[in-house]
Amino acid sequence: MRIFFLIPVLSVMIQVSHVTKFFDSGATAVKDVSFEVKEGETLVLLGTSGGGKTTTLRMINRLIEPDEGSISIDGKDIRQLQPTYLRRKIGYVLQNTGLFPHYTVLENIGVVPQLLKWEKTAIEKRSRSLMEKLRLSPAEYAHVYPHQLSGGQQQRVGLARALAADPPILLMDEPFGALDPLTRINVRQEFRKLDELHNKIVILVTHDVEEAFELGTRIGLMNQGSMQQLGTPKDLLFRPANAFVQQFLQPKQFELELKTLLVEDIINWLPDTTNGSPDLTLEPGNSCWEALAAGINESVVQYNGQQKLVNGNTILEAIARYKKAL
Ligand SMILES: Nc1ncnc2c1ncn2[C@@H]1O[C@H](COP(=O)(O)OP(=O)(O)OP(=O)(O)O)[C@@H](O)[C@H]1O
Repeated sequence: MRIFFLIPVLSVMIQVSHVTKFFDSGATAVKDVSFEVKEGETLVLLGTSGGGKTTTLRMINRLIEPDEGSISIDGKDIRQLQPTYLRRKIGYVLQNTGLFPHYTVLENIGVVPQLLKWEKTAIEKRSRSLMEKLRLSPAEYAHVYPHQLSGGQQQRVGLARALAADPPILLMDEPFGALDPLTRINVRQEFRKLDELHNKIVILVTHDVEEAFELGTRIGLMNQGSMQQLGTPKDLLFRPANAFVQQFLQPKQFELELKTLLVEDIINWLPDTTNGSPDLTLEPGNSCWEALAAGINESVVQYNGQQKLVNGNTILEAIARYKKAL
């Protein structure tokens, strides 16, 4: 008789439980913060300056120790874990990249695999492959030094370095903060498309609201050390937990609603039409923002055999009715 064992598929998880951090200055940087993040999620920590985002992030890789509460990875308290284990598990990207100025690009990317004692040829192969994925030609840039790169290129090297040992967790502190607005948008879009990030846990700190809504599967909004709300972008926009959340988002509320809501979210409130042929560039999975850009005149979108009329007026009316129905 054969006995089959069911081997559970273990997914990576971070649990932050009732964590508090005081500093000597008297500031309570983080007050009783708890959350969980699972494999495949991008949690964005958003908020005002001094809100406790960086301190929270740095407690996860033990650069800062909490005074109260605990943090665990895959059910193991991080205080019990060896530094090499944490290094293998967690990649860290900083705003100013933290690249070593006297190391070439290739050497910078290979730092962690080298600490983990990978074979030299494996390190080089992995580093070159990451450079290609991040659109940095190895032929051109492998042997140059960080100061010979633009800010956007340095940021890509910083990201490649954090990804080199393929850690399941990526912590990012204002990773796009030092870039000019246009480069920032481009690097951010490339970041979203990176297949290397699938199935990882990403925790990203920013005070850029748009960035948070673009990248976060969930957003944790912090103020003065406290988590004001942790939820999906839709939760924060349409079910704000308190007046702070509402006021924080208010200046961008309209734009964020258009970018967060997909055409399929409001499909029931869009009018049917029999006129016109479907706009091939517009899909139900496009955001309302994209639909507005596409449908400045009029577009027809097909959904479950129905044809819906999409233009500025129909979108705005449908959003208003969507919000009423919540
Ligand atoms: N090493 C430290 N020593 C003393 N106080 C600190 C230290 N690090 C942070 N703080 C204080 O803790 C609070 C939270 O800081 P933290 O850097 O976590 O905030 P933040 O939300 O990341 O802010 P920012 O967006 O400005 O980077 C602030 O009041 C800050 O002054």
